[in-house]
Amino acid sequence: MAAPTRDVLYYDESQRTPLTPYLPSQILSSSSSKPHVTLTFATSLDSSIALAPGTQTHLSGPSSKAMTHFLRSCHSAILIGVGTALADNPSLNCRLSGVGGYGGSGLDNQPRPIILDPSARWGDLEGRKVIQLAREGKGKAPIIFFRRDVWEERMGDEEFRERMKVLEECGGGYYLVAPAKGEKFAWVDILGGLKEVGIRSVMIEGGGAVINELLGPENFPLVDSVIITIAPTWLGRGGVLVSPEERRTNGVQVPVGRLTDVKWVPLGEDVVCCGRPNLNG
Ligand SMILES: NC(=O)C1=CN([C@@H]2O[C@H](COP(=O)(O)OP(=O)(O)OC[C@H]3O[C@@H](n4cnc5c(N)ncnc54)[C@H](OP(=O)(O)O)[C@@H]3O)[C@@H](O)[C@H]2O)C=CC1
Ligand SMILES: Nc1nc(O)c(N)c(N[C@@H]2O[C@H](COP(=O)(O)O)[C@@H](O)[C@H]2O)n1
Repeated sequence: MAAPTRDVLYYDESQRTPLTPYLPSQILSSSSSKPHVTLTFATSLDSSIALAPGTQTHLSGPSSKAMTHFLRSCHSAILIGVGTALADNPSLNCRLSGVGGYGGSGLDNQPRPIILDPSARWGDLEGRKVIQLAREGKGKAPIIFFRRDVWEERMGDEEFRERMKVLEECGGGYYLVAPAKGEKFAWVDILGGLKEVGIRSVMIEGGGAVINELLGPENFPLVDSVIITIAPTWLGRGGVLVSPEERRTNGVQVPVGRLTDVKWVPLGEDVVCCGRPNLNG
């Protein structure tokens, strides 16, 4: 068993209960075509998740940060877009006391990082925190979702093959998606791919592009739970906004989406909003 390290986080048992209804069930139906999807992020009062594109902004206070790590421990994967991977160089592990690498054994309750990187923009993997942590036994190595045609072309390049070797040597891997030319990956294909690689539940953390896609009418029904940390701050104009495409019914603008079964949980100076997509709203 590894000794606890300085960056270890604690999240009280009593604070876990209110979140339980929104978490993936331990007994997941194997017939489901997709994993349980929790959409979770931290926002300012003006719906901004970062001060500016390409930069990281710490919005969650200590209690809600620990809550996010509790959520990480409850999911088999964490998914982000390559914009977040490039901006934040995130760790994407769970640093909660008792989890594998932080007082627990092996990689128990560590989620698998998933990066959507269709055009292989993430670059050299040496120096990426997720890779370092996987080597140190403090997190799982990532699975990267590439476009099949990009991957096939890039495999002709020595530097890219080296990158794939680094990924595989630390326990990571890749998954290839083949959308129509110029199209993004369809979320049903992303979630189907996750299921194929053995992921039973995924928490989708961001960033802006990913969140706005999932809040759109086509994808919202794929989301099972939404858990949002709201920090008592305004970031101002020019930030990365959570604001999905507008929606019209018979030419009339209508709300894009709404939550149901809503619970507001105060955590330190933040408040956490939990809910499920209201598909009739
Ligand atoms: N406060 C919070 O909780 C969080 C804040 N953030 C912040 O968000 C910002 C990053 O957001 P953003 O720049 O919008 O980037 P994203 O992390 O949303 O990544 C966007 C990129 O991911 C790829 N991608 C997204 N959706 C798809 C899809 N359906 N199919 C294929 N590829 C897809 C695309 O890559 P390509 O362009 O190569 O096609 C796209 O440009 C950062 O500032 C970060 O700090 C991030 C997470 C949480
Ligand atoms: N919950 C939450 N609160 C914030 O204030 C944030 N900025 C984020 N960002 C997300 O967490 C990732 C960083 O995680 P590590 O601490 O490096 O493991 C970042 O990439 C975003 O996905 N989340």
